[in-house]
Amino acid sequence: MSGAKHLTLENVTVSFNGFLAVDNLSLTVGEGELRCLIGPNGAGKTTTLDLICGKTKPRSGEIKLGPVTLNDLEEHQIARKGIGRKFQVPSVFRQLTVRENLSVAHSRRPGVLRNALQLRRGEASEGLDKLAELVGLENQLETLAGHLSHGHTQWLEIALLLAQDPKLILMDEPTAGMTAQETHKTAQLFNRLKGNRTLIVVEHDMGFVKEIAEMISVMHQGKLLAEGTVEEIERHPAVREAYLGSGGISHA
Ligand SMILES: Nc1ncnc2c1ncn2[C@@H]1O[C@H](COP(=O)(O)OP(=O)(O)OP(=O)(O)O)[C@@H](O)[C@H]1O
Repeated sequence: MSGAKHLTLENVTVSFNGFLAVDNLSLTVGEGELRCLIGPNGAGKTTTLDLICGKTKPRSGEIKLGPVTLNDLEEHQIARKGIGRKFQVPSVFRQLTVRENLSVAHSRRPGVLRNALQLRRGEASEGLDKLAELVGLENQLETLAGHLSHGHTQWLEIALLLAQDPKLILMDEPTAGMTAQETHKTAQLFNRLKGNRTLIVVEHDMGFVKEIAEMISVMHQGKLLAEGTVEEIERHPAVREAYLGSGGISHA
């Protein structure tokens, strides 16, 4: 379960040409927590991730990682503070093998020079093997990334992020385009990651959310509409109303 406050958004507002995409949003995520962020189309979920990683700057309010205020930091500075983001478009090197991709990502992690002095080659490679096993790609280490299926490419992408050892990971619709079986395996992976990292996952697939969620935050029209467990969210009257017209929360 969650520990100390890790990420805090306090009264954060963003407007695009006068339109409030995020409207006075306050959100707290504990260390080691896996938080699902759901909401109907246009609710402001992706913009919220953009705010946390510094891609978009708030008009007002404060965003903090632990005690550190992120508002005035550039995107690369925020990344260096330990916030990693997985985008929907894969950024793997298609012409390299899975092992080579992992090795490149590993060499980019902060403090790598120090690590290189402490770790012998064999130990680093053992780390890569463990990472591949964690995401279920242990039998594909020598496969070219360009030859992987969509689902496997997404898992490699997650592994590349993990190789950089972020404290907080942001994922936007990680199961988009996956088969039901791949989605289920991704849920198992996320359940393994719980507790070791803080994760914020934006998802529309409620089946997936139910498999991984501890606490869910629901956004609607830029605001935080509700927070609670799966059961609490599903029977919440305001949430049910927000999803009317989009076929209900199960079709989010
Ligand atoms: N750069 C931008 N300029 C203008 N409007 C924007 C911009 N980015 C987002 N918006 C608008 O802000 C609102 C919130 O968008 P956002 O992408 O954060 O929603 P979302 O909850 O992630 O939606 P979806 O589930 O459809 O991806 C939308 O109405 C969107 O059109």
